[in-house]
Amino acid sequence: MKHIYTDADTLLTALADFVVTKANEAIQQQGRFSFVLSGGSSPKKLFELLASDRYRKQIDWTKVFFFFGDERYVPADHPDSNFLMAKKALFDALQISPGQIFRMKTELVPEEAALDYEKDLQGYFVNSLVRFDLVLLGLGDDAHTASLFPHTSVLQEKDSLVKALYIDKVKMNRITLTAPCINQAATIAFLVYGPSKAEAVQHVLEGGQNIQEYPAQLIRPNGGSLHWFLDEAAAGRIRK
Ligand SMILES: O=C(O)[C@H](O)[C@@H](O)[C@H](O)[C@H](O)COP(=O)(O)O
Repeated sequence: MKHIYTDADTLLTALADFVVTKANEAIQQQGRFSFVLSGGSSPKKLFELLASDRYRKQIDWTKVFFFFGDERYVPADHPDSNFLMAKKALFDALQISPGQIFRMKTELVPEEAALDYEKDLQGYFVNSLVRFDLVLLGLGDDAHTASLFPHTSVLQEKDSLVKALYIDKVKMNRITLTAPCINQAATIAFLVYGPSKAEAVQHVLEGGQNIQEYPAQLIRPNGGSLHWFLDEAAAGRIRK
């Protein structure tokens, strides 16, 4: 389902309302809400909005558990860290307790960090299906999502939930949820805005199937729902 808005601010408000709805549904039904955060720059304003006076009282944040779709293999206090961005924009403002945050531990060697995270997921879901309530994803202008980059081995992954790999394009190791893990989610929401993303959005949503070139095409929920939250600039090349 596509949700298209005139500008980024309207889009972010609509997505914040969507997060509130999903969080309160999950908390009412199961007493907690598992929320996977995307990285990069796009979600920062969303996190700040959720932590604002307008939204902070709309969710019982003590019942929200935070995960990451991917992480750059840098220390947790490095400016490129997705965890650090979320900590500054969301966790600190809402005084989220550390026990509610599942960080990808980049102090471990990459492969161990991936295995450690997979254990964390299986512990949270008590060894049943790892089925996040909401996964937030971004989209690169090369149509990658999380750290599922074009022409990388992780695109073929069928079994693992989390993988570590060196991404030549960005010259760094990344830890990422795999497509099978993401696709088990109850709800998946892409947040994409700005004209630089328009071509990638068109390829992913309307181009021929080419997962190696456009990895975000891998994201197809198994029984859950898929939502694209776009501004008109990012949606500029697709049929409305
Ligand atoms: O760690 C990351 O960089 C993200 O997880 C990545 O998948 C991001 O969502 C896209 O690259 C879009 O990034 P921007 O929002 O910065 O354009």
